[in-house]
Amino acid sequence: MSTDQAVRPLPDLVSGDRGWPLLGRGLDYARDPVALMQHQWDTYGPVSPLPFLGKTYVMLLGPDAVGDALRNADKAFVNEPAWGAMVGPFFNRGLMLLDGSEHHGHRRIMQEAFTRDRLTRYAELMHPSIARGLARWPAQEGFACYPALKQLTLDVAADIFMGGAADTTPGEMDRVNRAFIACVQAAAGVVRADVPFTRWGRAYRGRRVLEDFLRHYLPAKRADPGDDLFSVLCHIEDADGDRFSDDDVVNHMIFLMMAAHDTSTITTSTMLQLLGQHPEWQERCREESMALGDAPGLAELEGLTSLDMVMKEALRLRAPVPAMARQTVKETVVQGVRLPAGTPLAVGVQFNHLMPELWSDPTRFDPERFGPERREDKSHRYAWAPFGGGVHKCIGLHFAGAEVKTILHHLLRTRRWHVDPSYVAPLDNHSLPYPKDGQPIDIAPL
Ligand code: HEM
Repeated sequence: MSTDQAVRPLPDLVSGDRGWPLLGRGLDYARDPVALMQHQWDTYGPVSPLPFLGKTYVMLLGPDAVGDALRNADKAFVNEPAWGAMVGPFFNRGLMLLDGSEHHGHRRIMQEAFTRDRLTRYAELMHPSIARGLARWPAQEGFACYPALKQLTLDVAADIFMGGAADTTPGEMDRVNRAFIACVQAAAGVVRADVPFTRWGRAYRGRRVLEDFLRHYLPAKRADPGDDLFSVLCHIEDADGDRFSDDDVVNHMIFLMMAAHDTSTITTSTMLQLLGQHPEWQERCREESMALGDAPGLAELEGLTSLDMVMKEALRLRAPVPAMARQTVKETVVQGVRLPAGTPLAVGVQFNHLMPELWSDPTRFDPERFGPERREDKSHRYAWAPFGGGVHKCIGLHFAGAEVKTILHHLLRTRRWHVDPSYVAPLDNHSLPYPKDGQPIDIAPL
C-alpha cells in the first residue's frame, strides 16, 4: 500500500475502452497483451480500469504497483477467488489457490519437497528421460518444436512427478495426458459450466480422470517412499510434524503438474527460438555445455552462466505468466488509487519487463543485460518478476531452471538449429502465451 500520495478514485473509462459486450477487452488481451498493457499505461497510468469477461478489473502496471500487490503488506489481496475465476475449479486447492494461514501451512510442508537435496535428486532423474525423449527428435527443416517440447515435458513429468506409472498402459497414460491438457485448456473456455462438448465439460471429465489415476497409486506411494514428487508429497512433514492428507496430495499433484508444464515448455521453446536466431549465443552456450559431461549435476547446471542469462532473457521477453490474478478483500490504496473490497485485479509483470525506464533497448535480445557488470534486473525489485513475488512466489523456480537447462544442455551437445532472424512467433494468448504455428526450427545433428 502506498500512503505518500493524495488518494483518488479509479480513473473513469475513456470512450472506446469498454470493448465488447460480455468479453470487454478480452479479445484485445488475446490478440496482444503487451499492446493492451501499453494502452492502459499510456491512458491511465499504473492503476487502470479494464472491462474483462463481464467484470471491471483493475490492471496494475509498473514495478511499484506490481510490487504493492505481490508484497501484499496490508493483506488486502487474495488469490483464490481471482485465480479460481480464471482457471476454473480444475486446480481447486492447489497451493496457488490457497490464502492466508492455510496457504502458509501448506507452503511450509511443500517447501520440504523443494529443498536443495531433493532438487539435486530430481535433476539426476531428469537426464535419462530427457535424453530418451530428445533422441526421437528428427533432423528436419521446419520442425515444430513446441508440440515436441510439450510431449517431452509431459514425459519428464510422468517420470519425475509420478516416478513412472507401473500399472498404466501407454494407452491409459495417453488418456491421462489428454485429461491433464483438458484441465489446462479450461482457462480459455467461454461457457463456464459442466456442459458437454465445451472446454469446461472436457475439463470436468479430465479432473475426474486425474483424480482416479492419482488415487489408484496413492496407497503404494504412501507405503513406499521414493524419489518422485508424488512419493515425496506423501511423506514430507514440516517442523511441527504436519503432513498432507490424501486429498491434499491429489490436489497439489494436479496443480503442480499444471504449474510446471506449460510454463517450462514456453520458456524452453522461447530459448530455442532466440538461440536459433542468434547463432553466436548458441555457440557460446554450446561451448559451456561441451565442457561438462553428459549428465551434469544441479550445481554444474547452475554454472552454465551463458545459458542462465539466455533463460532470464527469454523469461523477460516472453513471460509465461504475463499477468497474475488477485482480488481485494478489503479497501486498499495502490499508488494513490483507492480500490474497494471485491475488486478483481490483473497484475501485469510482462509490461515491467519491457519498460524503457528499467531496461536498455527493451525489445532487443541482449542476455548480457543480466551479466554482473550490468544487472539491469536490479533497476527495481519488480523490474523482472517472471516467477512472481511475495508469499506466492513460484516454489518451483529452481526445479524449472534445472529442467529447462537440462533440455537445452542435451540439445546443445547433440544438435545445431536455426531460426530465421525475422521470425516472430504468432502467440495464442487465451491462456498462457504459446506459439500457434508450433514454432518451426531447422534442426540438424551436430
Ligand atoms: C519457467 C517456469 C515457471 C514459471 C515462469 C512460473 C511462474 C510462476 C508464477 C508467476 C507464480 C506466482 C503466481 C501468483 O503469484 O499468482 C508461480 C507459482 C507457483 N509455481 Fe511456478 N512457474 C514455473 C515453473 C514451476 C514449476 C516447475 C513448478 C513445480 C515443480 C511450479 C510450481 C508453482 C507453485 C506450486 C506455485 C504456487 C506457489 C504459491 O502459491 O505459494 N512452477 N509460478
